[in-house]
Amino acid sequence: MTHPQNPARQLDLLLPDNRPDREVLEPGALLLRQFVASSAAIYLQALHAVAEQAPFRHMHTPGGGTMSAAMTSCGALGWVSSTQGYTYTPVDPLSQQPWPAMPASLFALARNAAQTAGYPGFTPNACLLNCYQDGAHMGLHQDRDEGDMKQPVVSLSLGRTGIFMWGGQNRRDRVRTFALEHGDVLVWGGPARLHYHGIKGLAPAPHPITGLTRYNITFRHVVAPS
Ligand SMILES: O=C(O)CCC(=O)C(=O)O
Ligand SMILES: [Fe+2]
Repeated sequence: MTHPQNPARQLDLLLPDNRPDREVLEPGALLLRQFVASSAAIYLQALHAVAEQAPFRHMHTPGGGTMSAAMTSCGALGWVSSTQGYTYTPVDPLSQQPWPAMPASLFALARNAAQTAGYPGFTPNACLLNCYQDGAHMGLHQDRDEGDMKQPVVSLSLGRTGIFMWGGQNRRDRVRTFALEHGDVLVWGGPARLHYHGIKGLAPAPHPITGLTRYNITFRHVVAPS
């Protein structure tokens, strides 16, 4: 089955669009193409509401650099990178206030996507919002700061297309790249939970709604560090 025609996508690729709606990357990892398609505006609105309270910022890294993607969070716990390392905190270090609550629309979407991918009962309490502009990327990494690997990671892409890298259990394993487009949701858990992944960069074409910006909203269940 093909998904609904998306003019931006057609222009992007200049190819007939015959990629599957659902693609198993490997056991535990499922790409749900155009999963939110028509409701994407709701999630963009939720994202902007969060960013009004907790603005996107470029965080420092333990290695002394700065992340090229700007980030913020909502939910009980937010992911924070600093020269001290990576951690989840209940308080936004910028404002010293709790992170904004996770909008119900986002929680429901994440739970629904997880269930669709075979992970019923997903209870995300940490939602990381990534904002990519020209030149931004995210190096190959594992999501392993959550303290509990039993629940999956759910990741929604909005706006400009990102070039996603999907590797294996080990950093040196073969890496595949593919496009993550507006409305796509990627879910990985179980045997794929600790697989390496990242964002190589952005596709050249602007998106009709977000222009040259790509957003990504990533949901996780975190067991707070004691
Ligand atoms: O932007 C993406 O699609 C990936 C984000 C990611 O891997 C992360 O936030 O840990
Ligand atoms: Fe990640």
